[in-house]
Amino acid sequence: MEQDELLHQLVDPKSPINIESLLDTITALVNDCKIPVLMRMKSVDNFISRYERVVESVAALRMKATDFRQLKVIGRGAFGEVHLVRHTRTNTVYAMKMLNKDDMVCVANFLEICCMTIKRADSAFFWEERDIMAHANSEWIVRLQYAFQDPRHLYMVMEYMPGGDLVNLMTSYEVSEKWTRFYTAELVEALAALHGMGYIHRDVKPDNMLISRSGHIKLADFGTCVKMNANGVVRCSTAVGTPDYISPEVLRNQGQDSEFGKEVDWWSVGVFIYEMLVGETPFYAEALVSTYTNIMNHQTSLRFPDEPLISNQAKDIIKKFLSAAPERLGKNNVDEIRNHKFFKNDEWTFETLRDATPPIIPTLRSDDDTTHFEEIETRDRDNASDFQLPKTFNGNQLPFIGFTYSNEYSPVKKLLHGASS
Ligand SMILES: CN(C)[C@H]1CCc2nc(NC(=O)c3cccc([C@H]4CCCN4C(=O)Nc4cccc(C#N)c4)c3)sc2C1
Repeated sequence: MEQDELLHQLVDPKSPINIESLLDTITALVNDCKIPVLMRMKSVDNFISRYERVVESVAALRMKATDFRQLKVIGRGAFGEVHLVRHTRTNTVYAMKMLNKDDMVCVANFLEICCMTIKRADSAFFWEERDIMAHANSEWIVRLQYAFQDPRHLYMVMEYMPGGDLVNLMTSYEVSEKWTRFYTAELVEALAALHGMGYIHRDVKPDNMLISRSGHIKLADFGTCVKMNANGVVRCSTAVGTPDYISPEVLRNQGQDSEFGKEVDWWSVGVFIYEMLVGETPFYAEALVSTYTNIMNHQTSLRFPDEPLISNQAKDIIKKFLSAAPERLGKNNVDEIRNHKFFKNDEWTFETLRDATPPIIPTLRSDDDTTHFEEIETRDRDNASDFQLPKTFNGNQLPFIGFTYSNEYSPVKKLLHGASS
């Protein structure tokens, strides 16, 4: 019996000793020990001479960056880029996010040197993103097809969202209340799904809402997500999120340990509705510090311009989202949002939303059409030169063990599954 139990743990994607994690482990150990100064030790030298070739042959059999043809850079963030790629074996197009391991390790080391305790959430943001996209199984959340790594990068192979993000849509069209009602309803359902998984997003903004080929939207970019504790709150000091969308309670407690819940995401929905209807964010100011001041004094700083005309129900829901946390709309449950009169219309309900016809259905010439993405200049940042071997064992590869994931049965799992069934 124990033997069967062990086999199940080896093939279960959620088990810490699943096959992918074990292969990550031996690979990480060899890469972290393959340093001249360490190999002067007999035990290290023997270990490397026994396992170096094994790890090379395993790497040749596992998923790697060269299995994908790079087509175009479609996004860039602090620690990496997103490329449109085509999987050569299946000819399928994906969005592949590449994160630089050096950036993550040096941020972690830097924070440690400053004696700032590194909470898991700060230095391992990529785990939340990977886990959410891998296990969400929700039509509101971009799906992770594969995750893999090499000594320098983490790779997340995700479904391609050819409609681009809602920032691009807002700059290309005059958005009506009808459209705003539809996209806000979809955002509410996406956040309800994410909160239902126990996560708070903390950086809800139009850049993170992507349009699929059907025209419906999905949440993407979960780097700022954090898991709620048993009472649905998060204790976290680093204020994350983009200034314009950040809630007062996260702003107020910046630095000290503060507690806040999922209602911080509902605040950002209020900012989103305002921006779609007015064309700019409600607390925008030239200087960042003035934006913060406007957010802290939102009771008085929130203003509606005479143009464009905004309906009373739109003003009402915006005010109810842009209010102090204890009385914010959505604080008690999502239904108090769904029942707001702003969403009243004769075309869809929250139950039939997924079957409704979206305002814009992307016109695509091909499966790799990127017309809905801004041009991004390629940055040849990754030349081999700036990659120097560490001087001693830093365990630089250890934080990434277990990141590798496949959404389908890999041959290894199929083999083991056959044996254990
Ligand atoms: C606290 N600190 C240490 C951490 C806080 C959280 C965090 N997040 C980072 N994130 C990044 O470094 C990063 C890299 C590439 C793209 C993107 C997004 C921003 C631009 C587009 N994008 C994205 O994810 N696009 C995306 C995603 C899914 C599908 C499709 C498509 N089609 C496109 C983000 S670095 C970092 C540091």
